[in-house]
Order: sequence, then structure tokens, then C-alpha cells
Amino acid sequence: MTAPKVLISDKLSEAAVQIFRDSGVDVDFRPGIDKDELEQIIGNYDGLAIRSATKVTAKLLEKATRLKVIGRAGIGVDNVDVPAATARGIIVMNTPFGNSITTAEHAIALTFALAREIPAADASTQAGKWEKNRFMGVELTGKTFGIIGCGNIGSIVAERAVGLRMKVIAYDPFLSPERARDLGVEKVELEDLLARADFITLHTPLTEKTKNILSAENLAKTKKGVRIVNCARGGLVDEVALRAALDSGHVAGAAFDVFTVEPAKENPLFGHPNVVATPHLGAATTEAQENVALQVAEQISDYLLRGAITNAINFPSITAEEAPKLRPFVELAEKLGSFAGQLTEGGLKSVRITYEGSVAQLKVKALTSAAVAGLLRPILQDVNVVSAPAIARERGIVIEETTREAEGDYDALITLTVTTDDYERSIVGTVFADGKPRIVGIKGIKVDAEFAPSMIYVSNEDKPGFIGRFATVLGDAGINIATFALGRDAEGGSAVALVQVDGKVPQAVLDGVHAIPGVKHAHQLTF
Ligand SMILES: NC(=O)C1=CN([C@@H]2O[C@H](COP(=O)(O)OP(=O)(O)OC[C@H]3O[C@@H](n4cnc5c(N)ncnc54)[C@H](O)[C@@H]3O)[C@@H](O)[C@H]2O)C=CC1
Ligand SMILES: O=C(O)CCC(=O)C(=O)O
Repeated sequence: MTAPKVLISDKLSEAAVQIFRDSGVDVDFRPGIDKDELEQIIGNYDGLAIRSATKVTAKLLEKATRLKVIGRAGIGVDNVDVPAATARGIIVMNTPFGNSITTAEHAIALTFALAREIPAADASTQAGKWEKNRFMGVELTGKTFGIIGCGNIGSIVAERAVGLRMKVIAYDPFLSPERARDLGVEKVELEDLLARADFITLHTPLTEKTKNILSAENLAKTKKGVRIVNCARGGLVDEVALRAALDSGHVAGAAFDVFTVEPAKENPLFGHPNVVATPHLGAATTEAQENVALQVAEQISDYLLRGAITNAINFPSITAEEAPKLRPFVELAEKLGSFAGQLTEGGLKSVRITYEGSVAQLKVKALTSAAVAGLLRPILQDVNVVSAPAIARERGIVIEETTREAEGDYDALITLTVTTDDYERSIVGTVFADGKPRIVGIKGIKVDAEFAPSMIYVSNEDKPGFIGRFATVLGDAGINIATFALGRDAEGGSAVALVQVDGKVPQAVLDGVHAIPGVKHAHQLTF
């Protein structure tokens, strides 16, 4: 196997380069590479490691024909077009914890900077003014600290603030009462937080719901003299409205690390005496940068070399130990899906996938994605294991997943049941000890067949003479039969045949099979 190739296109700690090399990945370190050059060379790489400067757009991804994984050394992936990457089957990973402490510390540092006007006092002192009477700060002890978004970073800020003897209140719809209690935080509604907080710090991602969460209207509901810190994302606060509130004296100070437009060369907040600004330095410590660089290099290498998936935004996690166990079942799930997809003529309403026995202990989410990809691929273009669940959801196809203990003869079984407007059809498969996937049931009828590149699937009435007539139709057309698997539910009942043939089967031959008395369906399947 040739070594996978990774490009580092942002200023990552060089520790990442070493990790890639030590793991056997070819790496090119090109921090700050020009956008046009990146477009020209991205087609040579299997992996891309970035921070926030590289903009991974749909246009860039069109050129990224080999790319399998994008790793963000940091948290926010707002510089990556995740839906476009997903549509191309590219895994997008981040490193959700590596810079959290550092960013939380920056929020606390900015809170102190505001409380004691440190940047302005520094500038004045170094200018030789010694303005001892100009700077009158406020104590943090006993003040109410309002945290909007109490996830990884917000929680660390909360713990630090509790240590500073502040009264901490948090607005986060997903914060459980137990977690709030453990953190020593009072969980409140946004209105309550706005009305009570002396300091407000924001720690949510930028989403439709959080955009301008501190709007002009909400800023007007804050306590007079409030101080606001934003170390999360530009756009959470309406910068124009905040400037007006600073000018009127309603807001006493604002410390911002992130801005609506970055790099922020100009901004409505700039120039106000009570504003402290840093250039998106939240994650900028030696420790955090080493953490995220090492993590992203390990995660990308693990994926490219061993199929392990960690911290992916668009796919379930799979460990390096799980990957080899999962691989034959991924193939089985995809082929079962493909079998059903090739027989589906439209009106697909739902797919139910049941995992029985040892396979039920594996990461079945990944298997379900594979099955849905197999199912949709014959119907839609450009579906892959990463994009399939989202595409199915967009089309209103319900996906159900069930796991249960083994009940029958097999150690592991996957049953895929498709419901369309007109019928319900199940296909059952397993993986034999040789690692090969097998079909062991169709529509409740037991069979035993391998998936072959070219197959004919026939469903018919169990009547004498079918096999002879079938062989004659194929023989007359010069088509060689390689293997023949039959099954029936009862003598004279419903039967199925799975026939491996050499080469493509012309429609006229399938029509000839269909014309055999008792044949209900005859389809070519390819795998
Ligand atoms: N300035 C910098 O350099 C850095 C900025 N960040 C940013 O900090 C932010 C927070 O990061 P983490 O704490 O790691 O994320 P996280 O995902 O752990 O926490 C985010 C929290 O926001 C909450 N939330 C979501 N929607 C909300 C809403 N409508 N109202 C209130 N709360 C809501 C979530 O429930 C979650 O608890 C992210 O935007 C990240 O990109 C992260 C690292 C460095
Ligand atoms: O990489 C950086 O400096 C930015 C970090 C950040 O904003 C994040 O991790 O979300």
C-alpha cells in the first residue's frame, strides 16, 4: 500500500508533522498556502489538516478528488463546507477538547481585563502618564457571571468563576439540572440571565438560533453597567447595537476575541475606550496548539491507515480495534442495501435494519449508513456512506435500526427490510468465517448465495420444469451459469432463485425468463 498523503495548509504546531511521519503518512507542511495554489494541488492529497484560516469551500472540494478526511485542529468547523464534504464522502473531524482550557482561560483573562481596565491602564502607564485616579475597577467577587452556552468551554469558565467566588448563572437549553448542580451553577432562562448578570460571557457555536443572541433588543434587557465577553464566535452579538449601548453607557465594557468579519481590520467596536480586543487568540497557547496539532495528526493518520474514526462531525466514531471487525459487515450491509435498491422501482418509504447476534455489538450506526448508501446508490447519483443518512432524511425516507440477541442458526445476521408504496421486502445476510458476505434469506425464504458481480434474481411459483426452462433461455443466449441457489417457503409455494452468471444479461433474456410460466420477477443484479 502506498503511503497516504496529507497536506497541512494552516499554521499548525510542527509536532503534527512528526506524528504524521512517525505513523507512515507522507506530509507536506504548507502553512498559509495561497488559495489558488491550494486549488491546484489539493487533488494530490488524501487528508487535509487545517486550523481556521483555510476556507474549505465547495469549489475547493470539487478539485479534491482523492480527499478522504479533513481534520480541524480546533473546535469550530465554520470554515469548512461540511454538507459539501459530506456529499463527497469526506470525513470532517475536529479536536473538541484540546483547546478548551486555553479558551476558557482567555475568557477569564478578558473578564479581568475589563474589570480592571488593564489594557488602557497599561497603554497610559507606558505613555508616562501615571493616571492613578483615572482607572477605578470593579471586584469580581460576589458579582453575577452569566454564561450563555455551558458546554466544554462554558463549563470550565463556570468552574473558574466559582473559584473566584462569583455567583454563576447559565443559560443553555441542553444543560441538565444535575450537571448545573455539579458545576455549582444556577441554570436560568435567557431573560433572567440578561436581567441579573454583571458580566456576560458567550460560549455557544454560531447557529441560526444563536446568531445575534445579544441583539439590540436583548442588550436593552441587560443590567446597566454590564460587561460582555465574547470568545466564541463573531455574530453572536450585534456589534452595531453593542457599540450604541457602549456609547450610551448602558454597557460598561466589552472584550471581544472574535468578530463578525475576520480578520477584523475594522469593526464598529474598535476605538471605544471601554473595548478590549484580541485577534482570535482564544486557542493561542503553546499547550493548546500542541494538543490540537497532535490530536488532529493522530486522528487523520488513524483514519487513513486503520479506518478508525474519532471526533467526526459527519460520521459515527469507530476505533482502530473496531474497524477490522466492522469492515466485512460494512460490505454486507452495503450489498444488502444494494440488493434492495436494485429491485426498488420507486415510492421508497422506509428501511428497517435489524442486527442480530455478534454484529449487534458493533457500531451499527456505521453499518446503517453503509446499508442506506447501498440502497440509495442504484436510485440516486453520488451517494456515499457518509452522505447517505442525510440524503435519506432529506427525502423523507424513515430509517429504523434495531439490535437483538442471536435467535437462529447464525452467529450474526443483518436483515434489511424495505417498505415502498406497493410492497415490503426483506433480505437477510451474514458473514461467514472466511470474511465473505452471504445472502441467507429473501422475503422470508432461506437461500444461501454469495454476492457475485453479475446475478439474476428470480421469484417464481415452485413448479416443476422451471430450472430446465431457465437454463434453456440462458443457454440459447450464450450466457454461462456459474452457480445456482434456490429456496422456497413450502412445496408448491413461493420460490426464489439467485443465479450467478458470467457477463451482463440483456433485457431480452430477462424478458425470456419472465415469460417462463410461474415466474413473477426476473432482475439482473450487479455487485
Ligand atoms: N476564540 C477561540 O479561539 C475559540 C473559540 N471556540 C468557540 O467556542 C464555542 C464553544 O465551544 P465549546 O464549548 O467547545 O462547544 P460545546 O459544543 O462544548 O458547547 C456549546 C454549548 O452551547 C450550547 N448551546 C447551543 N445552542 C445554544 C443556544 N441557542 N442557547 C444557549 N446555549 C446553546 C450547547 O448546548 C453547548 O452546551 C464554539 O463556537 C467554538 O468554535 C472554541 C475554541 C477556541
Ligand atoms: O485555531 C484557532 O486559532 C481558532 C480556534 C477556534 O476558534 C476553534 O477551535 O473553534
